[in-house]
Amino acid sequence: MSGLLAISAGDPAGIGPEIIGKSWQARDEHGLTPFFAIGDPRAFAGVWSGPIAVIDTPSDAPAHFATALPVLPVIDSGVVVPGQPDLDGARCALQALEMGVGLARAGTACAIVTGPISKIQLQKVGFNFPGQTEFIAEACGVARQNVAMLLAGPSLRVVPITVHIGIAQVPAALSIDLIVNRARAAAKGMARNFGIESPRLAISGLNPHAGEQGSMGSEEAEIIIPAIDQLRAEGFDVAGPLPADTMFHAAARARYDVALCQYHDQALIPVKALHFDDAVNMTLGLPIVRTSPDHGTAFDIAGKDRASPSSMIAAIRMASAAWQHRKTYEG
Ligand SMILES: NC(=O)C1=CN([C@@H]2O[C@H](COP(=O)(O)OP(=O)(O)OC[C@H]3O[C@@H](n4cnc5c(N)ncnc54)[C@H](O)[C@@H]3O)[C@@H](O)[C@H]2O)C=CC1
Ligand SMILES: NCC(=O)COP(=O)(O)O
Repeated sequence: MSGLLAISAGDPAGIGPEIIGKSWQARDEHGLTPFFAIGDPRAFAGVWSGPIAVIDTPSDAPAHFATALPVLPVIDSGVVVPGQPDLDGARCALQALEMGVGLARAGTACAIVTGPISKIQLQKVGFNFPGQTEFIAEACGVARQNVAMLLAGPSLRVVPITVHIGIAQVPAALSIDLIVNRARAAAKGMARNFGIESPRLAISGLNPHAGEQGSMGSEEAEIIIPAIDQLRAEGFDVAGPLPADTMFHAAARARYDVALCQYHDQALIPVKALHFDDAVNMTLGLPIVRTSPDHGTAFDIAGKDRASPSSMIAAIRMASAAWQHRKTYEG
C-alpha cells in the first residue's frame, strides 16, 4: 500500500477547500506525505489562488503533488457561495466522504483525512448518522459503540463516551458496556496508532466531585465504578472516576495517556481550550486510519482567507504517523 493520503473536502461552502489548499502550500515546511483532495475543483479555485491539478485517478496524484494540489473531482456542487451551504454542496460533501472511505478501505489511500461537514446539511440529503465517525464505522462494518472519537492535542488526549446527543439524554445513554467498549477501543487505539503499548486511562465521573460518595448522583456507583472494575479485571491501567474539574490541570494530565469523559463537552472543552489550533480528531477502532481537524465548517469566515490550516496540517501529520505505527504494530 502507498503512503498517499486522501482528503475529503467537506462542505464546499465551508473552510475545507481553503485549509486543504493552504496545507498543500505548507507541504515542504511540515514535511507532509503526498495527498490528494476529493471535492469540486471550483470550490477550491473560488477561495484559494494556488495551482490545482484535476486528476482522473488517485495514482496520478504523486506526479502532480510537487507542483499543484491534486483534486479528484466529485459531482458538481453548483454555484458555491462561501458561508452559504446548500443541498448541492451537501451532496458533494457526502460523495467526497464516500469516495475517500472507499479508497482507504481498498488500500488505494493509506488513510482518509476528512474535511469539516455540516451535520445538519448532510442530514437534509439523507445522511442518517450523528457525524462522520458513525458513518465511517458503519462503512467499515464496525458497530458504532466499538469505535471511539479521540481528540488529541500535544498535551491532552480525550475520548467522549457519549457523543452527539442532548445533555438530558446522557445519563440514560451511559452503560457499563458502553464505557468498557470505548475504553477498549481507546486502549487498543493508543497502541496501534501512537505506539503506546500499555496506555494509562483516566475515566471521569459524571457528577460534580464524581458524585461525592453518592451525595450528588448515583451514576458513579451504579455504572462508572463497575465499568472501571471490569476494565481492571481485563488488565487495563485505569484511574477513576476522577472529578472532571480537577483532571485537566498540567500535573493531572501527566498521569494518564488518554482521558475518557462521560459526555461531549466534558471532553472537548479542555482539549479545544488548550489546543484549538493543533488538536486532531481521530476515529479509534477502525480497520482504516481516519483523522480530521478538530474544528467545524466555520461558515462565518469561509471565503475570507482567515482560516488557519494548522489543525488540518496536524491531522495530515497524525494520519501519516498512525499509518506508520500500524505497520509496526500489525507487522
Ligand atoms: N469534523 C467535523 O466535520 C465537524 C463539523 N462540525 C460542524 O461545523 C459546523 C459549525 O460548527 P461550530 O460549532 O460553529 O464550530 P466551528 O469549529 O466551525 O467554528 C467555531 C469558531 O471557531 C472558528 N474557527 C473554526 N475553525 C477555524 C480555523 N481553522 N481557523 C480560524 N478560525 C476557525 C470559527 O470561525 C468560529 O468562530 C456545524 O454544522 C457542525 O456540525 C463541527 C465540528 C467538527
Ligand atoms: N465535535 C466533534 C465532531 O463534531 C466530530 O464529528 P465527526 O468527526 O463525527 O463528523
